[in-house]
Amino acid sequence: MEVDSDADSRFQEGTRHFLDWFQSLPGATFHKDIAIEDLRSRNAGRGIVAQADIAADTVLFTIPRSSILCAATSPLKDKIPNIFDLDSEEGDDSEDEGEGSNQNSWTLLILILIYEYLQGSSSQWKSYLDVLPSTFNTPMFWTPNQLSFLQASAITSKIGQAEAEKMIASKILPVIRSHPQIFFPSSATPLSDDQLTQLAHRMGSTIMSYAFDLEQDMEIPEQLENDDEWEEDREGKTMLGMVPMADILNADAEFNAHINHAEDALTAVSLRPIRKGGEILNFYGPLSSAELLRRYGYVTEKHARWDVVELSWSLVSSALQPKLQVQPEPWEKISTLVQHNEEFEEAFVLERQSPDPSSTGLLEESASFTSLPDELGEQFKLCLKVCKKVTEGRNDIAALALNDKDFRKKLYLETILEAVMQREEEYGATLEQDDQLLRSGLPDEREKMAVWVRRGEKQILREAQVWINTQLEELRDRPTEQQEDEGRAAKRRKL
Ligand SMILES: C[S@@+](CC[C@H](N)C(=O)[O-])C[C@H]1O[C@@H](n2cnc3c(N)ncnc32)[C@H](O)[C@@H]1O
Repeated sequence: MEVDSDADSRFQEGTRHFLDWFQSLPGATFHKDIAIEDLRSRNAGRGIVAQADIAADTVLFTIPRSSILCAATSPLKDKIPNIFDLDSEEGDDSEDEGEGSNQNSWTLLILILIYEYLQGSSSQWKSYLDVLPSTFNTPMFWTPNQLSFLQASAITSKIGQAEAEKMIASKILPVIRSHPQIFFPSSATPLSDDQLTQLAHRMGSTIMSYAFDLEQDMEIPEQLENDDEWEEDREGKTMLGMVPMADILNADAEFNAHINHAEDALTAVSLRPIRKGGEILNFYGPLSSAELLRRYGYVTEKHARWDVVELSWSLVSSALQPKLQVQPEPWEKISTLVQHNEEFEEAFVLERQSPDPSSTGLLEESASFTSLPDELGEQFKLCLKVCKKVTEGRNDIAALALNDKDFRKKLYLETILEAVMQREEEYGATLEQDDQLLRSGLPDEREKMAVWVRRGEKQILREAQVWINTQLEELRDRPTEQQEDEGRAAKRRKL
């Protein structure tokens, strides 16, 4: 108990120091009617809550650009200037020694954060660093048992643990090891490679869930205003940065505040009236539950409208083969030829049509499943063509499908329906079982989030099945091409 209350008072003290530090920054403002609150009871860490009714378009707080921790403000720039010369594309983690530093904006910010962290109380950002997290709920930190709760969700292949280890070993450790006197002040004990790797993981995860893309708002010279190349160049220069206070805002799919990027400062502004006691919420983008979990380590009900599920081509192909009545050997050849097509896709994303939130942060239109991906239809048609070719035109079903639009559509819908049902089987638990689990209340928060993610994916599969069945019914009720021709002929005879 005593330990808990100690941790509690450290938490509150951290908040107080951070707010004092923030308010002392030249140019910073913090509205009198908002406060940083402890929202740990609902697993939301710190958040900002209105203490009185707030009108729309109110500036909630102002963050001077000079207080943002990024490549432009880091003292490391004077100490190791060459690492600031970014040579890679965003997200490129190749190890090629290019002309630049071999860093990208992501790895550079990790180095910047590690440097500040190791400076301890001499860091200008100490009070801010103290309120950043040291543990995370993102799947990167889950146990194998917790991960198993995600079942067949495609998120399991996107966690990126191995890639992160490789990036840290090739881009982070070498820089720190070559400049020990810069990273480790004389008062500090140097860290082992293992400890540094842990620290880099921590900073990488912090960036993933806290950093902002900083629009640079550079003046565009008039003569270049309509020049696409200049635009691209400018986009390439987006800088990642840690923005104190803006990152204390939690977020949801319905939100009431927005961060505006101006030349000297960033401002948080209310998008609509906020009632006393209401949490001030930002928006992280139209992310699926799986993506929200992967990047931020939480899920919300409202984000489920953007849930997606991946359908592999191999499931579609397995459902199609018996329908086309092709033997395994020629089918192997057909599959290889399809895969050699330069636009071949291994998997397709099934999703709802889900309109964005309104300009005031409200979800005004519902989301619904209205179509299969066009690329899936294209690849299906290509497969029929290849089948016809490989079987030298002797495959009557493929030939008929290629010539008769309705027949092809029916074959397509029936094949995808089967593949979608197979996809659902891959999860190992049904949607109803997931609902039951969620209702009964899982004790482990991570397991609960995993069930929420996989349940959302199954829900899309169910909606896809309903939509496909409706399409098939419409097709059955519609006159065939032949009936339409006969109808037209009869009309002509009548005339
Ligand atoms: C930018 S921070 C927001 C501030 C954070 N709550 C804190 O205490 O530092 C993003 C993190 O906050 C948490 N978070 C944000 N929005 C949330 C929400 N609606 N519900 C629960 N947690 C949320 C997640 O852990 C996420 O990774």
